[in-house]
Amino acid sequence: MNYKEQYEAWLNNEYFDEATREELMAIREDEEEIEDRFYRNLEFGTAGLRGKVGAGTNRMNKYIIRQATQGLADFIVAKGQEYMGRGVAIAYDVRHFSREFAKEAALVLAGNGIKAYLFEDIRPTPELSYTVRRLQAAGGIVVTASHNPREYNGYKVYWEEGAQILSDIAVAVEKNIESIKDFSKIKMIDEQTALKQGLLNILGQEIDDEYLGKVESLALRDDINKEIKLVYTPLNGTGNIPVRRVLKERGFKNVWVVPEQEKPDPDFSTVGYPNPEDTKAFAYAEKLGKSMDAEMVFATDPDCDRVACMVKGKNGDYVPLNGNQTGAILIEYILSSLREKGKLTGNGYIVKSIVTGDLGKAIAQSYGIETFETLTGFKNICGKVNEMEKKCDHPFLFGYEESIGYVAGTFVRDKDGVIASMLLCEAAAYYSFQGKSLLDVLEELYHTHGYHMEKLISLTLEGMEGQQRIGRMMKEYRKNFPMQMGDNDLMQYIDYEKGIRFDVVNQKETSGSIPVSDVLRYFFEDGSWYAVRPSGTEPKIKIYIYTKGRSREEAQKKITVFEKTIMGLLNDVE
Ligand SMILES: O=P(O)(O)OC[C@H]1O[C@H](O)[C@H](O)[C@@H](O)[C@@H]1O
Repeated sequence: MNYKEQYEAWLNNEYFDEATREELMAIREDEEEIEDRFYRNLEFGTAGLRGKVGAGTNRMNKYIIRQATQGLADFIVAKGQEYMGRGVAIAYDVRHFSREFAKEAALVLAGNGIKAYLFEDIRPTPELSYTVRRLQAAGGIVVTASHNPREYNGYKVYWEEGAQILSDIAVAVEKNIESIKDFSKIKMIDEQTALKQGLLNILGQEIDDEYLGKVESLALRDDINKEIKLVYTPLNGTGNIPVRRVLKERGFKNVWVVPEQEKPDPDFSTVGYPNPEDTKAFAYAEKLGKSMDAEMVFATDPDCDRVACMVKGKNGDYVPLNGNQTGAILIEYILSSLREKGKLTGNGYIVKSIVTGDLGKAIAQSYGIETFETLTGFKNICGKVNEMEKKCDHPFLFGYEESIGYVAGTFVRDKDGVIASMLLCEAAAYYSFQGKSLLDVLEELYHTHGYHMEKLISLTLEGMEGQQRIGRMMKEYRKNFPMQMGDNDLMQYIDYEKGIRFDVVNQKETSGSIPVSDVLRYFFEDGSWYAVRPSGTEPKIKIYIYTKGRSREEAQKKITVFEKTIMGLLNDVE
């Protein structure tokens, strides 16, 4: 069916409620809107289904939730009684309809005879990952669109190890979803029946206590400055209660929370775009930070799986740290603390994504620790941990991405803003005890391991038009890319979609052990490199530039050259 036929089918389907059909009626004359809502089905991207809330196949609504959950239920039912009995844990964030969508999912699972465990209220995404492991559930669901703008919602799916599903399961579930053409065939029961039959179970504080206890068990040291002044903003999301509780229980005395961003607000009214990667999200935190003379201000995103910080600089202004820099500092803090306590064994390992910078890896190497690389998506990072766990008993030390996701410990298999907030505050407090700020620590790391500079450029291109242009940009760039950046020669490139690695110097192509994804990566003589890929969570094409130099200025200058050259080519694509 084309988009117009899909639209008509929805409009005339009596299964859909009046509000949905009215919403669709209202766009009858708006061809572009109809196309955008129906030209495709939402697909499992970097982090599950994600889309704007509204009626349509390319939107998040209760029907898409039911359909997706039926697809997941079919997958679980096919695995048999044991999996059905183990059930599925469900959490949700503060967004519009998150609670309703979560309940819809629970009742579809129950309708299929699968036990559902639904949290009584909002919870951070990583707590769901913990819960899946703790309950030995078959899987999990989180209704969240993470850091996307307020118009969005999403649906993340987890499997038994507590990590988000990888493509093997995602493909099977998607196939099931596609086969559900008739919505009225979706099996669903009402709440009372589900409760009575023991198929709907409500989760509450008992899980919080256990999870937070586990988080606190990751604390590395107590010779820290617990008086350090910190300002925190949960950006109106799920982090408020757990992050504050953990810091309090760890003895931090001076933590202030941005009052306007403390309580849940699905409109993120004072933030706009609730993404801590964007320094604009820190406006209120910076203001409060200045009035309190805080050493560090930090923010978690709405589902509290990510955290970012800004650190007070010499002139009193706050300097943002990006995900690579924060990751590097945390690696230094974790590894040096473990070594000091005699707990660092040589076979431990770190995992990062292929578009994460190399400073963390260089630090790990200096401690004799190996770094593995995976495709973008924390599911891949945790997938590596699951895989290693089956193969050997090497201790997992830390996983991180440039997109401000971090995890330590093995009881959560996703990025964890609660764990990362605790470790970050602890690191800030430890170095403060030594008379240093995190900016001083970063400078020392640059001094030791070389100046690693980076720039992430994201071009937002919305709708079908935008998606097609991103496709053309990738296609053109694949064929036509620069062989030089200034006087820096291209040495090698990897086309992950084609599964090839090309050695430019020897003109030799190799393949093998390259995971398939639409990513291009180019490596230069001096160790600088960059990558180009479409985002899997937002309508964006992303360009990641990483340069190396003997000084900040040298590395920064290279960034300018890379950016001008790459963007010149990409912007030329119509
Ligand atoms: O670059 P994208 O595909 O938009 O993904 C950006 C980020 O989205 C989610 O938060 C994923 O869990 C991360 O692993 C990913 O890095």
